[in-house]
Amino acid sequence: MDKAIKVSHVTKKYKLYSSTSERILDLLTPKSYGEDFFALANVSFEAEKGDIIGFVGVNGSGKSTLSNIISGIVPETTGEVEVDGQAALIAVASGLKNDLSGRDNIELKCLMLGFTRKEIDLLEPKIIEFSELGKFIDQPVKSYSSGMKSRLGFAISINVDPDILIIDEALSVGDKAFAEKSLNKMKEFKAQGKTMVFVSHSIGQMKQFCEKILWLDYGMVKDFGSAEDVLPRYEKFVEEFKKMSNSEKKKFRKDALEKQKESLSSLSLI
Ligand SMILES: Nc1ncnc2c1ncn2[C@@H]1O[C@H](COP(=O)(O)OP(=O)(O)OP(=O)(O)O)[C@@H](O)[C@H]1O
Repeated sequence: MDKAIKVSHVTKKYKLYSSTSERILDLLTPKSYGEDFFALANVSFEAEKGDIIGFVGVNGSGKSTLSNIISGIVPETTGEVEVDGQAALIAVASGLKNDLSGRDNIELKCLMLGFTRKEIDLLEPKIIEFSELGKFIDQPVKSYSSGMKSRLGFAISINVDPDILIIDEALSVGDKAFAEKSLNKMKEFKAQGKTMVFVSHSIGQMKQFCEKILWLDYGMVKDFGSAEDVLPRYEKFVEEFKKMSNSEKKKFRKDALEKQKESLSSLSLI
């Protein structure tokens, strides 16, 4: 494939239930219960090899859902996702098994990625050193703070040398020194011409890193283009959004959901 990532008309539908009994009835009876909710609605974009793309959007706009789909952690409901090579996701809650120790998580992840025992023996010390977890590496992950989980996730993902690196808010929970070290590692990654997707609420980090920006709004693509063009528009929107009264926000939401409906019906999904 000539592109690094190709996302075509991707939709992710969740069901929202008002109670546990509604959820159980939906599972056990032929009648459908609950309300359909589209976290992503007809999302399309392409990343060239070597692109550094930032995903922006207010809370709940679908950034993590899209990152998880691209990483293969969550399946899309409809549409198509093509990824050229191995994508690794770094997110605070991504893929770590809570009952296993940090060391066992490293081994499991490497085995799942197809590394041999010999390769794992070489990689493991590097990952442990990068994580700075010291003796905690042999403690179960459920005893880790979110910063420690993020450090372990970061250390694994960056050291297994993936073709595409997806970083979802992982830099926001660690301490400053670790964030700096991670940013430097990402710069190395960038210098090698690899593809990166970066999700962050920090516009400063986006400016520092990303060449292109995908702006999501209510699960739809609001804008996609150069960071130079899109970030100022997004920044302006965030300022305006913050100033909106509750009724203005309600109207904004209603209009967005109306647009979502149009887009979904154009795909004959509703
Ligand atoms: N498993 C799930 N079941 C139901 N709804 C979900 C599920 N996962 C995510 N959602 C919903 O999908 C929408 C998009 O969530 P997502 O986490 O992708 O947004 P986000 O842009 O990453 O938000 P944030 O900036 O707050 O991290 C949200 O409304 C969220 O509540």
